[in-house]
Amino acid sequence: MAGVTMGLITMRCAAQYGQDVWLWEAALHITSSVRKQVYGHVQLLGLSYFEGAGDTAAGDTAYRLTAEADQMGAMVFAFLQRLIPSALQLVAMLAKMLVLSPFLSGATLAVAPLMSLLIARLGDRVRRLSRSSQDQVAELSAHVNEILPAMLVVKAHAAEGYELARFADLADAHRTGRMAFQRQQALFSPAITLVYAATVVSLFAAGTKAIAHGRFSGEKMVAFVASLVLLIEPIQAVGSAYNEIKQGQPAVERVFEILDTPPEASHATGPSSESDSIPVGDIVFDSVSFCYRDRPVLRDVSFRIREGETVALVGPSGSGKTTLVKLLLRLYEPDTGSIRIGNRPIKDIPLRTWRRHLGFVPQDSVLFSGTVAENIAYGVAANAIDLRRVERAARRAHADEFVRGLSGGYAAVIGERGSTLSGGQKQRLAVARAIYHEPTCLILDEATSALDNESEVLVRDALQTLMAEKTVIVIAHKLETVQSADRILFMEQGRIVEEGAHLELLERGGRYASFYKTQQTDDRPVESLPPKR
Ligand SMILES: Nc1ncnc2c1ncn2[C@@H]1O[C@H](COP(=O)(O)OP(=O)(O)OP(=O)(O)O)[C@@H](O)[C@H]1O
Repeated sequence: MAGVTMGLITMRCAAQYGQDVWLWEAALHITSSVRKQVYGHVQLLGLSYFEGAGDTAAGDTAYRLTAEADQMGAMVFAFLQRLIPSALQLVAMLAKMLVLSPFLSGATLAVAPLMSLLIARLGDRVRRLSRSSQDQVAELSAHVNEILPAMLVVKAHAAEGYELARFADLADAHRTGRMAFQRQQALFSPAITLVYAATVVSLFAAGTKAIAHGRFSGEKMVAFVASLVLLIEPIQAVGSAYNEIKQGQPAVERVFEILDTPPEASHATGPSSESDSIPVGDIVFDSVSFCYRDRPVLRDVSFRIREGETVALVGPSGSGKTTLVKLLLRLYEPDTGSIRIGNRPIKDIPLRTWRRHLGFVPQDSVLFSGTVAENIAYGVAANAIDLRRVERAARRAHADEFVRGLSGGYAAVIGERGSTLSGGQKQRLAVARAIYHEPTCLILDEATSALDNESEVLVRDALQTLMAEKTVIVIAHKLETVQSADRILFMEQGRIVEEGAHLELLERGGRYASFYKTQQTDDRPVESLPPKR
């Protein structure tokens, strides 16, 4: 008997181990595939999602994809490992009790609706409170994600205390919310036990009465009560697994909310073919207007940029230059009017194909942690990087020399966001990255930040060479760039108010001329100068 008992226990333990491993594998598989699917969807979302405020902040999305996706896995595990077996056990025990005494079983089952109502009510409140607590953690995560990368500014303003106070407010709000949730959850088990105990005590009373009147045997009563006592474990387990699922439900909702956000219009029809013909020809804006929410930013903008031309967008800050470029990159769609490439509406060119033919250098040169080569050949898998092409792009961007000076050269690892490089070096790498894929059109948002003279000359030289080869659209903040452009589009309050070459516009003596004159008596970049009133 001892041997058989040990054998059975060993089998049970082995089965338990196998079950847990298998179920975790299933739960983690589900988590991982949902996580990948949701991240894939995040990649297709429009820029407005990322530029939106509040719950779409990067930190919040990161929290949904990490901690909350994990919580979803734990919930799946609780469902498979505890809820299903306990529910089955409950059904089996009830069947056994029905066989022993239909009458007493009926009396026991009479409390089932009350128990179900209790569990449902408590579960609902747990879900609601868990959701608000989850929102608060996400807010905390978004806040930390915003502040930590900006520690330079925090420290430079000696704002550590201020930041601590802001964080403490959020942390306290979360503690209060979480406490309300935990209080509700703590109620779960005692409430179920209380209803259950009341049932057992009433049955005892009814059972002893039935025995006294000879309607029921003592042995049967003992067997029935024993079954009843055995019910407590599965009831508790069903209750707590249900509770855990309700607790995890908001995490699932929050993760799936991302999937409910519609992707960029042009991605909605599915991925584009890589082999689509290279778009060539003039870039034409025809009466394009655009609003950010209700705020008009571009008004009836029309122009043509000929193939190979270098056009400078100049104008006061906030006049809509970057927005115009965002429309060309199709990060936003015009509200009215149309954009054509050659004679083809831009909407007819698959988004991926179109963007592959553009090289974009943003004002803040964003680099990623990884090697220099990976940054230049961004978007290409590490094992598919063409090093000769990387070097050629770096040479044209005047970055080759400093890269060779780094320990490791092109294999040198640069810190997160390129924190180990100078501003000028980052900019030259950003230019190299923009030209790695040999774009047909280069779009530059010229940096206004004061690069040291040497870096500025190098960056400008690099750009001059490229301007001679490609269609270049540059948001120009510096006079040198403005003068070397074939044509200038001068913008004010979302409109192109003047258009022409530098000298031509000076002769005309209009808006641009006064803008330029103020610049000559002042060293500030063009864009920061006020327009003539
Ligand atoms: N994502 C956005 N959501 C709402 N409004 C925005 C957004 N981006 C820009 N704006 C607003 O649109 C207007 C035009 O901004 P834009 O960045 O195009 O100007 P800009 O001419 O490039 O300015 P700068 O030279 O200072 O970069 C500004 O008033 C700005 O506040």
